[in-house]
Amino acid sequence: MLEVKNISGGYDQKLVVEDVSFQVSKGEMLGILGPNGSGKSTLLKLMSGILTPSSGEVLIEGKLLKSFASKELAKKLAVLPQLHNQAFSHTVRETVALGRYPHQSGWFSTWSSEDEFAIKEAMRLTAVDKYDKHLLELLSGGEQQRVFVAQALAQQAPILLLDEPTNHLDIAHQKQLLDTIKTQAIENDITIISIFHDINLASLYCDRLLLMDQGRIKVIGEPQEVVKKSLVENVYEARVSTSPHPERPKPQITILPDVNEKQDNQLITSFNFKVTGDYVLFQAENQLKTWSSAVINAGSGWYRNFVNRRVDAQYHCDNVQEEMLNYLAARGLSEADTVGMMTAVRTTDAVIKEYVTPLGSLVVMVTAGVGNAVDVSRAHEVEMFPAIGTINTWVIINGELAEEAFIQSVITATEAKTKAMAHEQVMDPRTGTLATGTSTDSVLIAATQKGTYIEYAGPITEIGKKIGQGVFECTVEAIQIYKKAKGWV
Ligand SMILES: Nc1ncnc2c1ncn2[C@@H]1O[C@H](COP(=O)(O)OP(=O)(O)OP(=O)(O)O)[C@@H](O)[C@H]1O
Repeated sequence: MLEVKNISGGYDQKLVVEDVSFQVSKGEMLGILGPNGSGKSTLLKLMSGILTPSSGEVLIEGKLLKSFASKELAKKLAVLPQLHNQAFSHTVRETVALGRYPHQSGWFSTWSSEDEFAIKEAMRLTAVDKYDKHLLELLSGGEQQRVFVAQALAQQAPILLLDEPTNHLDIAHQKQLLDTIKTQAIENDITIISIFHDINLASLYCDRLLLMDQGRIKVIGEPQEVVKKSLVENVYEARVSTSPHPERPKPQITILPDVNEKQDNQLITSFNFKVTGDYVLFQAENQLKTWSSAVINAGSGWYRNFVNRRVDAQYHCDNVQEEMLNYLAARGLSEADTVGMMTAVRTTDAVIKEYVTPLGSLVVMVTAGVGNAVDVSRAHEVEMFPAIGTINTWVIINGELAEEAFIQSVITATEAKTKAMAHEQVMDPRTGTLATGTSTDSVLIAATQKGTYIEYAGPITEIGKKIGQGVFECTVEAIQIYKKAKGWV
């Protein structure tokens, strides 16, 4: 559909774009990324014919760009330039109508119902129809941007070249505009080539990305091939980390600042815990990076309060989340800062111990009720009813854990818990076999993310050894306390 072959070009004698080649298919959305001054806008100008290349060529549907008459080219290619401050004296509708220029013919152009429809539709899609009689210069930067996108859409060209279309737009309008543009690609087979400064938006919406570096292509490929930590850090010279988008297979980046917030040398100890008949409460001065399967704020996040709340054995509630949030709020614990879980075990029976490793210390907290013990390998054979009895395990580490270390901490803690069950000969009453846990166990791993960097947390590592020892010892002790309280021993 559109082919760029070994194109080079720039201004005066200076080459700004050098030897760039790529193809874009019909209906494809290609994002152009790159640092300031890397040649993105110049490349777009070379592709639209605004600049003449010093070598190489651009082909549209196999035909050389330079062989198109200007009106014919405008029927093939609509361009949204970077927005500049300039004096406008048109209304919104008149500005959008300029997009119909290539469809007018002869000395006395006639305005057709097709023109009328194209303008109306473009204004509707970009949500500027309500401003149709307003003067352009009286609109905000973001509103003006949407008017120019409407003008490009009204042109009804099969190829759209966009230079930062989301510039000046708030997030709702960024989403609305990119949804609209993407819909044009999917439903009307429009080919879209767009410059982006926002790597995350480009990754989310584009089929492929082209990363420019000093006038050349550094890489071109699907978002997961381009939005890589090493590539982005190398080209943009900024520290970033990448993470998956929650709904789409499109990697996202986060900037990693080099400036520290303030001095923060908090050391987590058992003094951070407060135990009452109502709850086990852990509180830290600063937020810890946390992974958990709690009722409130499960998954990963940064929190400074952890609550293991005691509930009655008959506790039942239709909306557990809401009830738990009310409980926390009544105790001055904000949802934004707190991980909350529940147990029917006496919270005063919680076992809390500190462990020291050469890499940094950790604190383990366990509450264990095993009236609902289950052999996980046989659970599929038996009928299970909701029952009370849960083991809640917290491991709080002074150190900086890598993502894999968080996951390995969960594995290590779970293995240690299962070993403790075996040690205490806790049986699954339905199968008569050794239980591995209960049906509603919860785990929380948290780390200060300061101090020693801890890449792994399996039992081959110092930290893994202490998690194994700590969770085993605390769980054994908690089970023994539980058995005594129940009069089993
Ligand atoms: N009209 C011009 N005349 C001379 N040099 C120019 C002109 N426009 C751009 N340049 C130079 O060309 C280089 C690349 O500019 P270009 O606008 O293509 O980069 P870009 O990647 O789009 O940058 P940005 O992200 O800042 O918009 C820059 O060094 C710039 O100074």
